[in-house]
Amino acid sequence: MTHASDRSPQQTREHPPGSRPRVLSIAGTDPTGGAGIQADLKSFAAHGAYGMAVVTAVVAQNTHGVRAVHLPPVDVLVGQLEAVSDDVAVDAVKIGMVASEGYAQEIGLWLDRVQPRWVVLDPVMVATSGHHLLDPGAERAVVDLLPRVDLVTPNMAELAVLVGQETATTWSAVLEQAVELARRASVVVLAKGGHLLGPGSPDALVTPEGVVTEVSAPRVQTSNVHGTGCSLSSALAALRPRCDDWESAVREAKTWISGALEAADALAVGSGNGPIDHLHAQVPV
Ligand SMILES: Nc1ncnc2c1ncn2[C@@H]1O[C@H](COP(=O)(O)OP(=O)(O)O)[C@@H](O)[C@H]1O
Ligand SMILES: Cc1ncc(COP(=O)(O)OP(=O)(O)O)c(N)n1
Repeated sequence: MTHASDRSPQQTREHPPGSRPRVLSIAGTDPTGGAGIQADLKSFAAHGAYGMAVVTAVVAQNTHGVRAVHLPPVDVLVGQLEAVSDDVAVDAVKIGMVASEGYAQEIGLWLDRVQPRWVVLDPVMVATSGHHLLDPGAERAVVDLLPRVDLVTPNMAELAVLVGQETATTWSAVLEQAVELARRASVVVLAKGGHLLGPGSPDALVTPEGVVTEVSAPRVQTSNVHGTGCSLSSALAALRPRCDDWESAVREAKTWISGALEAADALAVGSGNGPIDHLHAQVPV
């Protein structure tokens, strides 16, 4: 563990003009590179940010599902967080798989101390494969983090957990739950309709005052959707320092994720539900 006397002075807080936003992911791992920290770093790079990462959980998973989750001792998490913030001025943070109640508490204390300008929380609870990534105590602790975040990006199942209701089955019911969460937690919510059936893929930005801005795209016909939530929330953390508001960041990120989904089949990674192509806009296959 680092002691106060060992610490070098942190960089000045302001993100110097002409430099890349310094963006930190606090999340679990995916050794196949489709979700978690590995996806976050690709997403940061695709949006021109300087990416950093603190590991919450070492996850044995692939395109078929999660096999095992290993949680390092909580002081290992705190040590990583402090090593970054004692040195680097963090412009934006993306929080993914929080993994335990103790981790959520430490992440909350760290956010209070460091006060990053923008914090995006992807309240990862259940993988698309159906595997529960958090125990019930950790799910409650994620709710306690909400007052410290600027934007929360739940999928339909996660939104239902956060408002304590059943998972919505229609887009209008999703919007009602998002309005309720935004009001109750006083946070901006990006509700995602990726798991709806139908020709569209609607998302909606909802403010605590109840203003709803829908951002939709056509549904891409692919089963390679592993890591879409991780990649979208990281794109938002990377884009926000360069955008005027969340709406413009969401519009840009939504166009990007649609392109990444359209290019996903050509990646041919794994024999299950494969990853999206984070680099579709940069490097042709
Ligand atoms: N088949 C698809 N076509 C177009 N957009 C999609 C598709 N699946 C997911 N998305 C988009 O990907 C983003 C992540 O959403 P979602 O898959 O619901 O999150 P999560 O990965 O957290 O479950 C959202 O913008 C959603 O609308
Ligand atoms: C380590 C880790 N974090 C998050 C997820 C879930 O990622 P998500 O983007 O919601 O994509 P799916 O797995 O649901 O397709 C994960 N699998 N691993």
